[in-house]
Amino acid sequence: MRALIDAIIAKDNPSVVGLDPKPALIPPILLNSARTVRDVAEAYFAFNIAIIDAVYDIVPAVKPQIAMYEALGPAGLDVYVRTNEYAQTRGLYVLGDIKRGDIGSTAAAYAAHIEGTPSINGVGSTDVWHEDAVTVNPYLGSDGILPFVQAANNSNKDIFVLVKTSNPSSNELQDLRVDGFAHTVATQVAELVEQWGENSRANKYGYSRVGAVVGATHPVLGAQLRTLMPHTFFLVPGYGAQGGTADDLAGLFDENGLGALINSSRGIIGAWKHTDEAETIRTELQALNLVATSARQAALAMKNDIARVRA
Ligand SMILES: O=c1ccn([C@@H]2O[C@H](COP(=O)(O)O)[C@@H](O)[C@H]2O)c(=O)[nH]1
Repeated sequence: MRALIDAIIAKDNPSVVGLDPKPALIPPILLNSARTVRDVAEAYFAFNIAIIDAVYDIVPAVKPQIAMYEALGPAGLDVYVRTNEYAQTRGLYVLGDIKRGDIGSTAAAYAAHIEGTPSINGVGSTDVWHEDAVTVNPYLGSDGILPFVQAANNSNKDIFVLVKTSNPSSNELQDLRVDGFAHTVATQVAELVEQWGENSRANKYGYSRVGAVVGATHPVLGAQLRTLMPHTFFLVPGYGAQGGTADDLAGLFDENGLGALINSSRGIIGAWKHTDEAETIRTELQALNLVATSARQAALAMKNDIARVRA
């Protein structure tokens, strides 16, 4: 987690821009001439580049949501990878929201996302995905997670395990009482996350390579999880479009104002839609400029909003 925390401190900003493109978030003029799925994917790429160029000097990280790219098939995945690569060249930490999890042998294959492709016949391992961290799903238990932990240790990268998600029905499973009512499923996973990270805390910040996803939409539980997980950095979705506010974030930071990275996707990349100029776009260049200036403004507003509640 050291690279992420260094970047947060350097930019004095614990927020991440979610790169979740979809047709409804792209100015129509950028899609007008698209005739193939690849054309749509290339429009996503141009949109992403405009946003990255607009925010790279004020935010530490981006979080591309792979689902948006997978929806376009191979052309979309190609754009996912090129977006990641471009963001890294701009000095951004790339957190791939891929939410993988499976039995151990399959999880080991998914872990190539951060460890690189397998070496075969002298063909060395290659970092094809250009991610500095990925999100993982703990539903299968330790054998689904440990291959990712090992891959993170081997490659000096990070993972974020779903602990308490931001969506309304997260309570159906995550709030169930277990262990003689001493725990909920979420707090049980929280304990496991601390254990999974035990061997990777030896950095100046004391946070391990194993982070947790904790939704901004559960502020009371979020503050309890901060206490339960002192060595675990939080990725916090749910701010903005899902209703989470800065006040909901206060309990998620540690006493140094670190410990949490707050995500906003639609709130930043869709900010252009809420401007007066959105109605008057005439050219692709105008559209990309409006996307860029609105995203930057929204990212700065988010930074200032969070600064109010950061210790
Ligand atoms: O609990 C979770 C885990 C992941 N997400 C993802 O974060 C973004 C949120 O987008 P917004 O537009 O800011 O609502 C999206 O990629 C989700 O898949 C989450 O929301 N909650």
